[in-house]
Amino acid sequence: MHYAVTSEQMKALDAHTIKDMGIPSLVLMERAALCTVEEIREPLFSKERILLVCGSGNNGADGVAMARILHNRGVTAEIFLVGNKDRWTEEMRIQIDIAKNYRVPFVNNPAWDEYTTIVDAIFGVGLSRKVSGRYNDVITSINAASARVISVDIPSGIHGNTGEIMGTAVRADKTVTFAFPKAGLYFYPGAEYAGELAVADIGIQMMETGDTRKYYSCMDERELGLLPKRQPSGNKGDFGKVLMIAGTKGMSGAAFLASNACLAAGAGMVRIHTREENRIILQTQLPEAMLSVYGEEDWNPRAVGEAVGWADVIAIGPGIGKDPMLLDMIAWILENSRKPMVLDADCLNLLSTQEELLAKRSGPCVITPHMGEMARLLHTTVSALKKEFPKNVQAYGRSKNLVCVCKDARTVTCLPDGTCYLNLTGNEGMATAGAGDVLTGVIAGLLAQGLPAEKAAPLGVYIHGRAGDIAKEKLGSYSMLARDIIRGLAPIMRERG
Ligand SMILES: NC(=O)C1=CN([C@@H]2O[C@H](COP(=O)(O)OP(=O)(O)OC[C@H]3O[C@@H](n4cnc5c(N)ncnc54)[C@H](O)[C@@H]3O)[C@@H](O)[C@H]2O)[C@@H](O)CC1
Ligand SMILES: Nc1ncnc2c1ncn2[C@@H]1O[C@H](COP(=O)(O)OP(=O)(O)O)[C@@H](O)[C@H]1O
Ligand SMILES: [K+]
Repeated sequence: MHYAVTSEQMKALDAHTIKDMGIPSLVLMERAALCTVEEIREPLFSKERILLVCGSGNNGADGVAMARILHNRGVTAEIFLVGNKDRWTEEMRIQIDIAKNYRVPFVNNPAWDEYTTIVDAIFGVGLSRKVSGRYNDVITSINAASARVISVDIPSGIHGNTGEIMGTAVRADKTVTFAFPKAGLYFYPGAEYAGELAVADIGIQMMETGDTRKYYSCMDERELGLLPKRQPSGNKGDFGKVLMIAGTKGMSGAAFLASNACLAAGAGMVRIHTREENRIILQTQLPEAMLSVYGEEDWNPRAVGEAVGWADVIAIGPGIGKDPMLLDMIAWILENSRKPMVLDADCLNLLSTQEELLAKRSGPCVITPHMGEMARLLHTTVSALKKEFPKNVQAYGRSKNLVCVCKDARTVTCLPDGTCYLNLTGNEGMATAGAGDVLTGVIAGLLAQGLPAEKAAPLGVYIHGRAGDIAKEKLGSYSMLARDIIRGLAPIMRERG
């Protein structure tokens, strides 16, 4: 696991290191400059002729320090100052004086195409408004130049918290970020603009007394260790029984994918509760699953009660449809069962019309809305959701005391205590019908094996994305299907040993 931070959090960590720990700002800057210079190397970058484009803040000061280090190593490195002299920070003033002492060359009108590498040191985490005027022109010239581009800390013009383009932004081949990845380097489009990402340790640590819950938590392969070890003596009952309420008429595929994924994620048993029209299809497609059905007229409380009683975990939603009678069934289950639940898709759309029902449950609960479903739950639009993202998702998870997995190209998982996981696995090939059903199955499968909702949800998202990455490697992002994501689960989960 590692943490990603916002610009404000990074500034607080910088200030803490300088003021409380006593490492002078210029020492941090020298380390930042040295680390970034080391990243300018073949095969991506040539040191034949380098232009350092520097703003007036400390990001610009990093660039000036880099120019001096490169110049002193015999590299042709020229400084182009874009910032206003009146706005120079104290560090910038000092770096300019030092650079002048070493006779580092300055240029006023760079011939953009004569450089092999351009260092983008215009704005870092201090970007505070939309880029315009002269800055806009300079960024356009950088993007049009034939040189390779390396960005210092973050591509100039990318918002450090959201990854959005603030008017214009530098498209980098590589970004060297200091101490911790900024969230804007992980969210799109920032992630794309950053190019290859390197994180440089410049001597800034997380505050020892600080509460890490305020940072984004990012899982990596080490978290596969959270998967419960499969006991050699175990029987299928030990690995959990999942009731999968899924699939209306004509939507058996969602029930199939979610149930198949659930078994492939290690659940001991799955029982699909579905519309009677799906009986033969599902029993043929997935003989490993048990099956019970309901008809058009009404749901049967006795049959559902029996199935709920049998299960250790209940998943509701994939392909279930929006028939209002289902809302009664869902309400009954929420009120009468304390078992861990995963609620997805149309189950969430139905609940968005009667939200008080969510408050009636008392057991652990994971919801897995995509951005559209999340917006519906919040009674807002997707664009309004994005503006306050992920604060609004965190607030929802807290207020409803549930784990909220908000699915997107970068899925976030917010826990009731406010912890926010940002997932870095997965790819554009997963934008294919049924990929979300697979995720529901994976999370239910992990819950069934005894993982608490707070771990099963972020780990399920991480594993699902890695499985998608395997599918893309094999089949490419155009042709991979949701079922290929299920096939990708085995190699990932096998890593746990
Ligand atoms: N000691 C420290 O604090 C360290 C800072 N470091 C560097 O310092 C950077 C942060 O420095 P600063 O806080 O000085 O901020 P920046 O250098 O990122 O930018 C702030 C400057 O740009 C101006 N500005 C912001 N948005 C603008 C816009 N849209 N149009 C025109 N001007 C705009 C601000 O008025 C200010 O002058 C980091 O990203 C990192 O590169 C590193 O050297 C590590 C140590
Ligand atoms: N560009 C992408 N990068 C990474 N993951 C993606 C991308 N597009 C979609 N996904 C993932 O694929 C899944 C799609 O789920 P969903 O939108 O519910 O689709 P469906 O309803 O068709 O199953 C989510 O887990 C989402 O995070
Ligand atoms: K920059």
